[in-house]
Amino acid sequence: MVFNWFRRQNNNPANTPAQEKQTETPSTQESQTESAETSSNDDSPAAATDLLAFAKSAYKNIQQKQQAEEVETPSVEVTEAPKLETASPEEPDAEQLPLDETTADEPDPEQLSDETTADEPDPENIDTTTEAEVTPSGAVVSSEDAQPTPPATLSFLERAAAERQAKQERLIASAIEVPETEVVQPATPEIVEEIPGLAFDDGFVWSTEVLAAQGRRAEDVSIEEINWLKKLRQGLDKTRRGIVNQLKAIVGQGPLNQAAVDEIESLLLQADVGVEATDYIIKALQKQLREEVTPPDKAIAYLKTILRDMLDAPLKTSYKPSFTPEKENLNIWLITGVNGAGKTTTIGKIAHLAQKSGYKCLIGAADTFRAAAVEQVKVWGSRSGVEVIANPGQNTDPAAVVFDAIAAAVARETELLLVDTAGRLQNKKNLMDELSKIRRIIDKKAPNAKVESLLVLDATLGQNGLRQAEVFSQAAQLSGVVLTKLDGTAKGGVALAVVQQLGLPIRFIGAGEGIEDLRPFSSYEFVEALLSG
Ligand SMILES: Nc1nc2c(ncn2[C@@H]2O[C@H](COP(=O)(O)OP(=O)(O)OP(=O)(O)O)[C@@H](O)[C@H]2O)c(=O)[nH]1
Repeated sequence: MVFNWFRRQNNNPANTPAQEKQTETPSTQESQTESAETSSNDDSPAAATDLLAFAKSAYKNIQQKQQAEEVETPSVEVTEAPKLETASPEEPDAEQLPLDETTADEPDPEQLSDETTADEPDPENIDTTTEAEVTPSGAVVSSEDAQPTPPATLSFLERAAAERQAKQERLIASAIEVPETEVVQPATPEIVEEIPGLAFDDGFVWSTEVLAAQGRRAEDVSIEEINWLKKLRQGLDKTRRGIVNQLKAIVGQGPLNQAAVDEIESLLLQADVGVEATDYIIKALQKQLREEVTPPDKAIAYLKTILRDMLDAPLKTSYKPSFTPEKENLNIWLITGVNGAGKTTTIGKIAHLAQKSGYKCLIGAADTFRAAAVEQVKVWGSRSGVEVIANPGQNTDPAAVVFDAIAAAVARETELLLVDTAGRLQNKKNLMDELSKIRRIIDKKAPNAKVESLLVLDATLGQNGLRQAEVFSQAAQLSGVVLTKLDGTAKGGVALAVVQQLGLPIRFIGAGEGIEDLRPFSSYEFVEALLSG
C-alpha cells in the first residue's frame, strides 16, 4: 500500500483511481484539526499515561518493522555466496551485524514479553497496546488486534478510555492474585532497545502525541513522520522560546489589562506575526480573557484555537481544502517566487514526495532567465529520480519550455508537472507578462489540467518577504504559499501574517535543506510546534 504524502494517508488499493478521484479527502489541516480538537483538551493523568503508552507502542512498531525488513533482506545469500562480485567486502559483515545483534538482544518476541513480565508481574497490567507480533507474511500486527478491542471507528482517546475500562474490569476480576503495589503502572514504560538514530526522547513522545491527536494509530506511525515533526518543532524552537514562556506568564496573571495586551502585542510583533494578524489575535484573546481568570494552560489552549482558525481561514472561503494531485489526471503546479527563496529546492522536495506517493512526475525548467537555474533544477531532478524538460539554449522563451513540458507530460501520462519559473525579472510588468503567457499556454495545451500556482516565500525575511509576495500575487493567480526556511528562524510567526495579509492558504512548509525537509502544511502541527513549550 502506497502512502500518499500529500494527503498523509495510505492510498487504498481497493479503490479504483476514479473512486479515489471522487473521494476528495479533506486536507491535512481539515481532517486533523477536527480530531485534534476533541483530544487535545484532555490533559488528565490517565490521558498522559495513555499517550505515553501510545508513544511506546509506536516506537516498538517502528522497531519491529525495521527488524522485519532486515529479516526480509537476503542476508543469507550474502553470507552464503561471498564470491559475489557485487558484494563489497564490508557488506556481508554490515548485513550480518544487525541480524546478530537482533538475535542476541531479542531472541524472539516471547522472550521480549517475558522480560516485560518480569518488570511488571501482572500480565493483565501490561499495556496491551505495546505488544505486537510479526505475522508469517511479515506484517506487523499489534496484539490489540488479537484481543477484543473497541471498534476502530472510535478516536484514539475514546479507544484508550474503553481499553482502560476493560483493563480495570480484568484487574478487579483478578484482584486476589495481584498484590496492590504491583498493579501500579510505571510512569515511563521502558524501551527495551533503542532504534539507531531514533531516540525515544521527549521529541519522539511529543511527535507521537501530535499524530495521536490527529487520529493516527500507533501501527501507522512512520519514522519519516516522526523525524519531520521533530525537525519542525526544533526549527520553531527560537520562535517558540521567544513567545511561549512569556505569554504563559502574562496570560496566567489574570484578566488581560492594558499592560498585558501591550506585552502580548510586542511579543507577537517580534515573532513577525505582523500588525494585522496581531490585532486580530489580541481582539480574539481579549474576548475570552478580559473577564475571567484563566489558568495559563487553558489560555494557551485558547490561543492555539485562535491561531489554527486563522491559518485555516482561507480554506473555508474560496480555496479548496484539498490540493492533493488527482491521480490519472494532469496536475500542473507553477512554482513562483524570488530567487533565493528556495524555489528549486522546493521543486526537488515536492518531486520526491510525488515519487514516494506513486505519482508519475515531471519537471519543466522554465526559469530560463538564469542559466544556472536550469542546472540546479536538473540536480534536484536526479536526486528525486524525476526527469527534467529543459531547453538547452540560453534565454530561451520560458513559455516554449512549458509548451514542450506539457507535450512530454501528456505523452508520458504524467500526473504531476512541476514548473520552475523565473523570479528575478526587471519589473512587475515583465513578471506579469511572462506568467500570463505561461498560463495561456497551459490553458491552450492542457485545458483539463488542474493548475496550482504556488508562491515560495523565505520565512527568514519575515515582513520583507510579504512585500515581494504582494507583487507576485498581483502577477500570478496564486493559489497557495510554500513557506521555506522555517528552521532556525525566530520569525516563524510570519505564517500567520501570510494568511492574514495575503488571504492565501499555506500549502507546504520547509524546515531544512534536505530532500525530506518539506511537508504539506498542517495548521494543527504548526501551532503545536509553535506553542507547546
Ligand atoms: N535552512 C533551509 N534552507 C533552505 C530551505 N529551502 C531552501 N533552502 C536553501 O536556500 C538556498 C536557495 O534555495 P534555492 O532552491 O536555490 O532557491 P531558488 O529560489 O531556486 O533561487 P535560485 O537558485 O537563485 O533560483 C539554498 O542554499 C537552499 O539549500 C529550507 O527550508 N531551510
